[in-house]
Amino acid sequence: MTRFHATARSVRGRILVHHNDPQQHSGRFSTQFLARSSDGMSRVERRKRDFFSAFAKPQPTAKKQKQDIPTTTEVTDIKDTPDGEEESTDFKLALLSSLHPSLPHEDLLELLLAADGSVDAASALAAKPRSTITTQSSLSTFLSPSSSIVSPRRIPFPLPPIPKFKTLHLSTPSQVPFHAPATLHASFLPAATATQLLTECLAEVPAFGRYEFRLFERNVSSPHTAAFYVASKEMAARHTSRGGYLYNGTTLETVRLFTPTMTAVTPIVERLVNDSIAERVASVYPGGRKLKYMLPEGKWRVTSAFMNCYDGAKQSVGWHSDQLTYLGPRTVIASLSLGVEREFRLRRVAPVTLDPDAESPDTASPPPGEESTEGGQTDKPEEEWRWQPEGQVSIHLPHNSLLIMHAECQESWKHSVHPANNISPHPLANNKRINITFRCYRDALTPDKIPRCKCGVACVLKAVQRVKEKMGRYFWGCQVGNQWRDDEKEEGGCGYLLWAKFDDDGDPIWE
Ligand SMILES: O=C(O)CCC(=O)C(=O)O
Ligand SMILES: [Fe+2]
Repeated sequence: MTRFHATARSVRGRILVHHNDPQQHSGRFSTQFLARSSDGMSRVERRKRDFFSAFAKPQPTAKKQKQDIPTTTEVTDIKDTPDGEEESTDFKLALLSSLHPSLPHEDLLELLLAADGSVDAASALAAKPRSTITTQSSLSTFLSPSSSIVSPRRIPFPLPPIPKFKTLHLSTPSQVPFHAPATLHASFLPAATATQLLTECLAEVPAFGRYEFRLFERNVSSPHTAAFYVASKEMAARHTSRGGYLYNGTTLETVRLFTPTMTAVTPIVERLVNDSIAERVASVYPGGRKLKYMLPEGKWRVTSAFMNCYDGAKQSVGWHSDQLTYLGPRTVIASLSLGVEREFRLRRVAPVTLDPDAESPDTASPPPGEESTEGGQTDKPEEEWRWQPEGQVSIHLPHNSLLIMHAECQESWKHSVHPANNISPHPLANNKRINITFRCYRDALTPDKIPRCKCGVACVLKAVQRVKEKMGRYFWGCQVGNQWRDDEKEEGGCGYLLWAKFDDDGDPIWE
């Protein structure tokens, strides 16, 4: 098998799955909570009033005491301020918990998120009888596709946190953007085209190799196989004549040209991705503007792809973000799944800014006329960032589905393909899942332009994900330490680090 040095770092994360007790909720709830009593208050409103009076400190005057009993409007208003939102959420959770004592805290938080912070709506959802609860929790057990709460709701930006230790299983495409910076498009290709593409891809698999790299002073090979593809002869020429594409410090050995059906579907992928980006810019990102460093609208083109094969339930890929070296910042990646359905997991690993002016992963471009060329140069104090350990989203990816990882994905989140306990064989692929990640490499980031470290090797481009004071910044770093090595020589690498700068469209500014 070919050795295939590449990007995946299988850092093992602790993966905890929350199991619901199916007996716990069945048929025990009614929709009485919203019914009004003789004092004109719903059960939720009365419970709110009782809560606030229980917590209210004794006040010196009757007038002051009256002011301390908030009305429903005041409670809703609290959520507009970042500080207030935390208090308000705790309060709302306590309130929900008192109304639904047998529901786990995490489920209530999920419902509150799904109901856009409305206690009434969350309570009504919790009261719905749920007959099809499985061993893992999923919003779909609470929400019917026709739910009036989900469809008109605006996708929050940035996304609210996923409760720690929680795995939120999503299988309905419409749920995905509410919990991860991604969109899922089911039945993406005409069925016959998907079959043809899968057939071609399966014939490619014997040429695949494992990712081999060095991690924590040990050689590691990936638990699945892959190959690198380029869409054109021009891209192939860049590989042979301009220094070549590197992963983990080593030139990729296996570079293949797109198969005929990969080429045929490329315009379909491009159209959907550009449409999906345009829709996201208009309806999700602040001010209806693209995020800083994103490509100008309509410019996303397929230049290359990685094709991955997961042969059997246990093959997987560990938690990682894709290296940005040739993609640049704020890249969008379109990931097509064929064959066996597997779970794709996403977990936020970077803080979210609370400061609308911070140049953060989740910050929009400045309004026209106020652009800066000082890409990622703002060192923001720690307190302006929200960080908390978060749970994960698990997206079930069926045959012929396209998952678009949007512009926040690589900077702020990590992804993985989780080993499965069992799989349903696919009629054509048997136990295999084929995945093609279509990518848009930037012309301004060809192999010959990438800065070299003191070892003389082209660097890797990464986003700062952990150091709060440096959030929003990118750096070129030495990747020699990640090279697989057969000999016992000392750990390599020169520790080279160069801060990267980009213009507002994400093209590099070299100094
Ligand atoms: O197989 C997948 O869905 C993900 C593959 C992936 O993360 C990658 O190629 O970088
Ligand atoms: Fe990846």
